[in-house]
Amino acid sequence: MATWKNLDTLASYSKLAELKGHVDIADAMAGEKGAERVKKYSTPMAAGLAYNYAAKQIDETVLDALAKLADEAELIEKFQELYNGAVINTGEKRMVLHHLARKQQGDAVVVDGVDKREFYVAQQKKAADFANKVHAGEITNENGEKFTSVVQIGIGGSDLGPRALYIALENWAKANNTFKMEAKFISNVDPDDAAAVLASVDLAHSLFIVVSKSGTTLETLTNEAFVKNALVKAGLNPSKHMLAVTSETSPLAKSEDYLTAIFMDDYIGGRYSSVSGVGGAILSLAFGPEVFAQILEGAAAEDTLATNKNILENPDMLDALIGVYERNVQGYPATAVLPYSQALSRFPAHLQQCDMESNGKSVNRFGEPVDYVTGPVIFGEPGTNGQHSFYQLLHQGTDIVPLQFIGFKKSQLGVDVDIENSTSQQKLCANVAAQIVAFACGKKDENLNKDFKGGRPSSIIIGEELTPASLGALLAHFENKIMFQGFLWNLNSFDQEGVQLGKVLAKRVLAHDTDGALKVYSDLLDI
Ligand SMILES: O=P(O)(O)OC[C@H]1O[C@](O)(CO)[C@@H](O)[C@@H]1O
Repeated sequence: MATWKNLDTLASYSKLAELKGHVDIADAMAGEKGAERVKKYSTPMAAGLAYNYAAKQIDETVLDALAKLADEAELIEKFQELYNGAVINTGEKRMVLHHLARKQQGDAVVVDGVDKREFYVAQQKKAADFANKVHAGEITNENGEKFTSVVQIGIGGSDLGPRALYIALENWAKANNTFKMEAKFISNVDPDDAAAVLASVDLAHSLFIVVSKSGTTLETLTNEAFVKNALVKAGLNPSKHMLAVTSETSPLAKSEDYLTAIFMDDYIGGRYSSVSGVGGAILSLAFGPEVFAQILEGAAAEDTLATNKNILENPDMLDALIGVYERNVQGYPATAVLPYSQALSRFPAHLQQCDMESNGKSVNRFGEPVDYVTGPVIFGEPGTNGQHSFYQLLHQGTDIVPLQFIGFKKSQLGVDVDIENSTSQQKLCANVAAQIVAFACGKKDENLNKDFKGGRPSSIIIGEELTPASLGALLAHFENKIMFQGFLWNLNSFDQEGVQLGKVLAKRVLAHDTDGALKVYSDLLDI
């Protein structure tokens, strides 16, 4: 069994801390030295991706210290315990099994006589069979007409991941003739969200997937009622238009009001649930079950890489270690995720939840306060749009923000134009290459307003094209990075107690059980 210790009690961490400011990235990335680094500091990921970390503040000495930290913190042993079914989520006393939804990585995990891998596969098959029947016109509306669109009702992990993945593959599916149904999403309890989505679909030909693991989330239940109301008003029977994705123990599971129910369980956290029925139902309906299966294969292949003890052959663990070096030794407060791909426009939003809900903690996995900083603030936007927005601060602001670029050689649709001797895709890629070097090397100017100090670290994940498999690999890469960072910080990355207090107070406001500041705010907002 691995031992769980706070980061600052590890001897290898004290050694790493001595390496603050060890690499001057502006110097390291200049000239031929820089060219050699870019060729050298790259490691393959699954599905043809590669993680290039040449522009990070690393060299052989730092990498050696990171390898020792990985060993002392027993990162691989902890990952093995996780996928073999140990109770890693100490707060909620639960196992953490999202990896099993894509592949059997280790031992069979059996709970109450049920093999969990078999359970997840059976639920995926249920979602696939349902989707195939909808596509074949075997499940139709009451008039026997085919459904043409699908709307997911859910919030947080029941929205962000599936939405990001849908947007990521919409154009790819159209270009590859696997696009089956348009998908939309309702998440916010703001009535304008549901109203706008409902106004944009043809109700009579729409399916609605109510997604809530707990089956108790206020926003989702409210939006479900909103949709049911609209269906009834349109003379339609909600139970012929709705299905549920939930856990077997949730209130939704007991309802007869759905065409079908696809189940998940408490061992897959909401923010890790895109690979369960939470993502599986909508993505199978939108693109076909085969496309969803390719996402799972890409994720599984990345998970297998994440079991490698050698940090240079384990891109997920290496990314995590470099991130901890940047956060705890260099003292950087945030990380920007910058995909040079419009298809990944909602991927940073998904990672915000995945990372910050997992590692935004001040106590360790035993409930004791930690004396070091933990998860950074995560934010991001697709390039090149971000360049014309917040990059000013990234280049010349007083804080250094490490950057995670993502770029692909080919566009998904392949529709392009050649203007001034370059295509739009080439312009996109030229910009990401330019930004890496600009951030790292900077540019001297006597006018300090125009001076770029450089020394701003970045990595880039490069792929041929964003496909279902490379998207799955990308998803798993960040999930595994977050997991390894949680291990390093000795956190429980799999609960989210910090979201509870606001929910409790909101309930009190709605019940008019308020006093003090809460009462005055309630009055100001006319509640
Ligand atoms: O799927 P559910 O149970 O409706 O939960 C939705 C989201 O709410 C949270 O619990 C946070 O409020 C997330 O962790 C989760 O993804």
